[in-house]
Amino acid sequence: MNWSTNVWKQIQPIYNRILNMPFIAELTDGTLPKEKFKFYMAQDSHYLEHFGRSLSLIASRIENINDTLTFIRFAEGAIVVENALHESYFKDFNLTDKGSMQPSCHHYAHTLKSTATLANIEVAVAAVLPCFWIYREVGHYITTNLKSVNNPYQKWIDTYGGEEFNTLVEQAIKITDRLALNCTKAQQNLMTDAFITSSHLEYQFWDGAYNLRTW
Ligand SMILES: Cc1ncc(CO)c(N)n1
Repeated sequence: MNWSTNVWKQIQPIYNRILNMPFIAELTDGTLPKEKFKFYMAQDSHYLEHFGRSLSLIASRIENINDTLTFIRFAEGAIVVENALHESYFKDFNLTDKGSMQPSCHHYAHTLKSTATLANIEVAVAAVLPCFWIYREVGHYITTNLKSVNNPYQKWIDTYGGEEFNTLVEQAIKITDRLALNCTKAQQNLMTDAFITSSHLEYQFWDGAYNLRTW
């Protein structure tokens, strides 16, 4: 079994907890209070900046030059494409000041940045993989279970449930599996730990937004 299939199995309890969060149920039926989505968007805007920097750190460190190019594109996607989504929501919801980073976002953003800088490259890549993979799965899940036609969060749903994002995710999984194949069991275990930690932090990110958690 390849590394990714195995690790995805391992995070099933976390993934199922995510699917059962009120944030996801209310995003799906469009009833998520605007205030919570605004908090989420503002935090996510901070997050994407750090995520983009983490991806470009990985781009510069990864050995294979084609992988460098792929990670440069990922970084660009995080900063340019996803921020466009945020900006349009900022406009729709009259959000002018995104404020400072709050605990869940701060924890996740800085974990990614320190891992991207200091960990072995395969561990750094494994740490960013849940950001892609969990969002794709959640995007698909919401698309499949969509109830309302006039969902105010439709743009968000289309971004992560769509084919373009899916292509990026497939690339990220493929690169991670190739790196896993070429490292020791001990390194693979560190990759798994990093993937699990980021999966927890994805849960915490939504939980922090739903509860409007501040310092
Ligand atoms: C917290 C978080 N994780 C992953 C993504 C998808 O890149 C996002 N926008 N926000």
